[in-house]
Amino acid sequence: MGKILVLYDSETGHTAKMAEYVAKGAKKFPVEVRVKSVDEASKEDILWCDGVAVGSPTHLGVMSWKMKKFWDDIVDLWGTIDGKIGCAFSSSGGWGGGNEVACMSILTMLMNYGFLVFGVTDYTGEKFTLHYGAVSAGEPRKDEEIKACERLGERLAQWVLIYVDGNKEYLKSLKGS
Ligand SMILES: Cc1cc2nc3c(=O)[nH]c(=O)nc-3n(C[C@H](O)[C@H](O)[C@H](O)COP(=O)(O)O)c2cc1C
Repeated sequence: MGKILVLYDSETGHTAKMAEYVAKGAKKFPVEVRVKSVDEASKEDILWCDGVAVGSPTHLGVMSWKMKKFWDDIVDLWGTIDGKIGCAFSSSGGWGGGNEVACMSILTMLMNYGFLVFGVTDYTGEKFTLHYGAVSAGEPRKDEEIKACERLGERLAQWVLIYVDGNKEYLKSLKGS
């Protein structure tokens, strides 16, 4: 069974809330899901997972130092964990505050580790989407914001099922889901 890690940092709880919804989305599929804060996660969690959703508050337009340090500290794994599937989510103080740029900083880092990263083309509300990952200003409250987090988790589970479990059935549910 595919294994999914939702790894997040959160100072005031907003990204933690997003992580809950991402995990909820992933759990709609037959995968195992672990949700861990960066303070409790370890190298073993990274080795364990097939797919990871990495969430961070937007700090000066990029991921938090704690999230970056977590990945810096396990750099001895670099070159040995290629091919895991990765995606990003971020909470900023406001729209336009850089949450997508923060997602890109996470995706850049995951790519450096050799992960297969993805965005999502779906709209979860009018003029609301998650092309570079799920984003929120503060904690997700509106339906489309909550759905975007859930959709990220759903899509991560689907990609893991397709590429890791070899279950092509899930390709059908990717379009227009
Ligand atoms: C050091 C620091 C830098 C921040 N930089 C930004 C920023 O660049 N853009 C922004 O919109 N919000 C910024 N914020 C606000 C947080 O991104 C925002 O409050 C977020 O919702 C916090 O998420 P959390 O509750 O998961 O910690 C910053 C906050 C801190 C503490």
